[in-house]
Parts: sequence; structure tokens; C-alpha cells
Amino acid sequence: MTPVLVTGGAGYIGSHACKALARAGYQPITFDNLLTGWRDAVKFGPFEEGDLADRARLDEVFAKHKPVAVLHFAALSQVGESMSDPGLYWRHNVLGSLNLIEAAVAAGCKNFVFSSTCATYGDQDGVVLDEDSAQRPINAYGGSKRAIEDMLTDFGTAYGLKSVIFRYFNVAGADPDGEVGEFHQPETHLIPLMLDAIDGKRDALTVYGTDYDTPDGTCIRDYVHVMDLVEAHVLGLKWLQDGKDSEVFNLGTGTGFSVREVIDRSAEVTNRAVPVTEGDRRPGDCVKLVSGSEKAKSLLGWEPDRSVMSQMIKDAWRWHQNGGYDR
Ligand SMILES: NC(=O)c1ccc[n+]([C@@H]2O[C@H](COP(=O)([O-])OP(=O)(O)OC[C@H]3O[C@@H](n4cnc5c(N)ncnc54)[C@H](O)[C@@H]3O)[C@@H](O)[C@H]2O)c1
Ligand SMILES: O=c1ccn([C@@H]2O[C@H](COP(=O)(O)OP(=O)(O)O[C@H]3O[C@H](CO)[C@H](O)[C@H](O)[C@H]3O)[C@@H](O)[C@H]2O)c(=O)[nH]1
Repeated sequence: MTPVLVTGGAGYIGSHACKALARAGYQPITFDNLLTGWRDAVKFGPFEEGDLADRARLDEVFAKHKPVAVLHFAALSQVGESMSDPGLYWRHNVLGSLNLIEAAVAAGCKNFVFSSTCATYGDQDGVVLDEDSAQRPINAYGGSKRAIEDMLTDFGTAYGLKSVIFRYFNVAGADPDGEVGEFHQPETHLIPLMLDAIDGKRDALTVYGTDYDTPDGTCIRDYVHVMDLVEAHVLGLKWLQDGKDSEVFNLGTGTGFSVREVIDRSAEVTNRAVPVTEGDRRPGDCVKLVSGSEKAKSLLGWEPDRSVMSQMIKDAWRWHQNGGYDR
């Protein structure tokens, strides 16, 4: 099996990626410090505990496994936290990624797949965002991710590092087999918080802002199923292995859902009421983020067939009721 290094493989998206990679005939080697991830989520290949800040440990892992590519998911990724503690995000995400990129180049591993985000676009007056849209992040999380994108471009020019950069929109859902799923502690994402409220694990879901300039006053996002998202990564990896050029791809569906629409759909899918309270806007939130994602479909042949809102909620609900990890 072809070894690939997966940073953040113990986290939500990384663990699903490891499953997809193993299915596609790769050996996913998880490199993770378990800061927000789970040892029990590492099920599809070897585990190497380590921190991106530790260059010697990275060198050791590259030398041991000789991966042909890196898939880099490890990061801090909470918009609100990045507003209140920007230094943490710049240090952790940017310096950690610099260490990783330098270690990859030093080890002669020249294929790199990177988890970027629609947060790099910032607020752009409700336009559909495609890969050529300007990047004007309004929070330190998005700023840190844009900086890493720039770093990959510079290392490409200097050392021939080839990269596929994926700008994810909002990732949701879980592995339908229930082997892995979304489990953050604390949780900050809309759908799992809503399922907690439905289930009585929290009193209510707080809607962050009801006075936005949108049809129902709540923010709009483009939700993509985690299983579809990780399939794009397998395609991105093959793209690089085929010797193709560095590329940037959005991963979303092109359809926006407001917070209220997601709440209504969840009530339908679970057949339960969603306890809701209305709260203030959350600092750093964009009004509307919707993807132009034709490029991934046309160049990579990506087919996001599970990214239907009711399916994402259904899969998340199943995991919510039966899943979870012990460390
Ligand atoms: N969830 C989303 O909707 C979304 C949207 C856009 C982009 N992303 C990006 O996707 C990636 C994965 O997100 P996720 O939701 O799976 O997050 P997650 O928190 O579940 O997973 C991140 C993993 O990285 C590990 N990690 C963090 N810092 C590390 C370090 N310094 N060294 C080693 N391991 C470290 C954590 O322990 C965790 O297992 C992130 O880069 C995030 O920015 C996520
Ligand atoms: O309790 C909550 C949680 C969220 N929301 C709202 O629901 C929407 C989605 O919020 P999430 O926290 O689920 O997702 P974000 O859009 O903030 O963040 C996601 O997209 C970002 C890009 O904007 C980053 O990439 C990040 O990693 C990823 O989780 C936002 O309008 C948010 O204000 C609420 O109303 N109440």
C-alpha cells in the first residue's frame, strides 16, 4: 500500500479521509497531537503521536514511513477563538504548517494536499465565490489559512513542491457506517450543537444573529457532506501523483442554507422540536458563504452525491445517537 502522511488524522475530517484513503489502496499514517482529536478515531492505519511544532519528530516520521504525499488537516479552526486570540492562530497554524512543509521538502516528499477554507474569502456582498474570487479574510483563522496557501505557492516556486489546496465550505454529516464521526469537545458547529439541543444534552441552540441582511435574518452557509469532501481528497492526491500542476479547488455545493433553514430541516429529519433561543451575532461570522464549485467537478471529476441537507443531518443524527469516542 502506498504510504501517505495525514496530519490531523485523529480529527473529524482527517479520520474520514483516512477511511477513504485506505479504501482507495493507500496506507494513511496519522500524525496528530490529540489536541482536538481522538486516539479511537485512528482506525485505518498507523498512529504517530506528535506536534507540528516538533520538527525533529516530523523528520523522524518522514524517515520511518517515506510517505509519497502529505494531506494536511491539522489546525485550530474556531472562528470565534481566532478573533479573541489571534496570536494563537498565527503561531499554531502558520508556524506548524511551515515546519511541516519544510520537513516534507527536506524528505523529498513533494505532493501536498492542504485543508483551506472559504473563510479566506471573507464577506463579499453575497456573491457566489469561485476560486478566482479575491481573498479578504475577516478573522485570524481565515488569515492564517491564506498565509499557508501563500507559503505553498512560494515553496512550489523554490523547490517544486506540488500542492492541491481545497477551500472547504461548511463540512457536515458523518460516516454512514458509524465508524467515525464529528466529535468536538467543546463543540462549536451548528449541526452537532443543534442535535445536542434536540436530544436534551443542552438547553437550546442559540441562533447567532437574526438581523443579518438575508431573507430570514440569519447567516447563510454552503454545507458539504464529509464523505463527499474526503473523496475529493483522494482525487486530489491522484491528480498530484499523475504529475499535474498545483491547483486550488473550492469544495461546496453552490447552494446556501440559512441557520433557520438548517433548524427547520433538522426538525423534519429527526421528527423532534429544536429548542432555540436568539442571541447576538458571533464576532468574525461572515453573512453569506456560498461556493462556486464547478472546477472540482470538471477537473477532478468530483461528484458530491451525498451533500443533500437532509442526508447530512440524517448521518450526523445517527452518529450522534450511537457514536462518540473515548480518548
Ligand atoms: N469542519 C469544517 O467545517 C471545516 C471547514 C473548513 C476548513 N476546515 C479545516 O479542515 C481541517 C480539519 O478540521 P476538523 O473539523 O476535522 O478539525 P478537528 O479539530 O476535528 O481536527 C484537527 C486535528 O488536528 C490535530 N492537531 C491540531 N493541531 C495539531 C498540531 N499542532 N500537531 C498535530 N496535530 C494537531 C487535532 O488533534 C485534531 O485531531 C482543519 O484544517 C480546518 O481548518 C474545516
Ligand atoms: O451555536 C451556534 C453555532 C453556529 N451558528 C451559526 O451557524 C452558522 C455555521 O456556524 P459553524 O460554527 O457551524 O461554522 P462556521 O461557518 O463558523 O465555520 C466553518 O466554516 C468556517 C469558514 O467560515 C471555517 O472553515 C470553520 O472551520 C468551519 O467550521 C454560522 O452562521 C453561525 O453563526 C449558530 O447560530 N449557533
